[in-house]
Amino acid sequence: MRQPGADTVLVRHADVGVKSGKVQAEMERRLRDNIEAIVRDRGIDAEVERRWSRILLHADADEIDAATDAAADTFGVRSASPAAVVPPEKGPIVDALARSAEANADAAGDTFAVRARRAGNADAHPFTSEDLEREGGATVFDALEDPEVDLTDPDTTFSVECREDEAFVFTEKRPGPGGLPLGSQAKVVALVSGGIDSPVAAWEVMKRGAPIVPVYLELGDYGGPDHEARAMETVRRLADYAPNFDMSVRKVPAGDVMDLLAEEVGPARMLVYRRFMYRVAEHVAREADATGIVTGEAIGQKSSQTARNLGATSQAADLPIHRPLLTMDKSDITERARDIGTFRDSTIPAGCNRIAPDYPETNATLEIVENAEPDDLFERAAEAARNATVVDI
Ligand SMILES: Nc1ncnc2c1ncn2[C@@H]1O[C@H](COP(=O)(O)OP(=O)(O)OP(=O)(O)O)[C@@H](O)[C@H]1O
Repeated sequence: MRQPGADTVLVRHADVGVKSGKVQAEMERRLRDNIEAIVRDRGIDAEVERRWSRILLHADADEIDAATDAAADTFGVRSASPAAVVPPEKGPIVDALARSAEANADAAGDTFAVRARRAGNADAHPFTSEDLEREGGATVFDALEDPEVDLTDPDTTFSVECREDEAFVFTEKRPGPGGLPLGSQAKVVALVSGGIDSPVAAWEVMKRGAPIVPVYLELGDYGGPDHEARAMETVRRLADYAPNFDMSVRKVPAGDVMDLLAEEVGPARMLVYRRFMYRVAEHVAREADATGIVTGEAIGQKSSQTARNLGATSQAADLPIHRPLLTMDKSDITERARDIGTFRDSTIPAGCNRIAPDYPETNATLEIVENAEPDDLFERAAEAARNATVVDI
């Protein structure tokens, strides 16, 4: 959909709107800063302004599409519309609707509606929203070929948002991720292995406003350079959503422990590995002032992730372990990975040795896992966390 004369992006926020006044103002400021950071990171020449409960981006016509995309990629944004700004009077508004109908005559589909909304002072205009919809509707009807009005589920909606000083006319609402502005919550450690799931899990908590401290366990023969490159690339994709945040990765040496587990631990090996991993993540979290641990696990997706095994392994950490994908099907996770842009890097072949045992434990208790693991597992985790290196992204 094209909006002739569009020079402004109208940005609507998501859950920011359900907050109390003071919290909302603070979140809107943060959202504005985050949109600006993405706009700058992409080299778009747009001015970002916070006005009423909206954020506006002002850009030249040739950058308006890129500016809309930037806003629609920012956590906390519900939708973004490239809009033409006209005086808040019936004539100019109806004319703008006509121009937009003409420009989209081919792409408009079969049915349409005009929706108008007035915001702010109700006495500011000598017309009602219904007047705009009626007159705008008649004009759009004339401009389209063989159109049909459908007020319930139209193919195209020509919209007007009329404020006291100006009116915005638009035909497109590009959906954003929703959620809350990044940085409005405390940090969490994200265990990112670079597979399909863990980057999606990290993205989900970022969407709810929590910056991540990415942690990658370097697994020696059970990982390798391609495995590591995959993890780093997926974090780079996540960093595109957070150019004003530190996304450097804590790389933790875990090859020796993996060798030991492969030699000494049988069916519970993957569960012992999980306990080691959570424990490492907890040490990093304490050092980085993060308040939880995020993983890409989902109930029953792998033998190590049966409901009982998750129960037994989670007890290795005192901090909460967040599993945003807990109830999701793999096909939905994969679709989300494609949408957010991490799928391609996640599927680079990693070519590493298999660590999983042939007959894995699926019904573990804490006692079973504790009996199977080396006595000094947690000391090893503390040491591995201390030896972490920081990889810039
Ligand atoms: N080497 C690693 N570094 C960091 N985190 C890891 C690593 N291996 C596993 N994890 C974490 O444990 C979770 C479950 O591990 P699992 O073995 O199922 O992951 P995977 O199949 O390698 O990758 P993914 O879950 O990302 O698809 C991952 O989602 C991730 O959060």
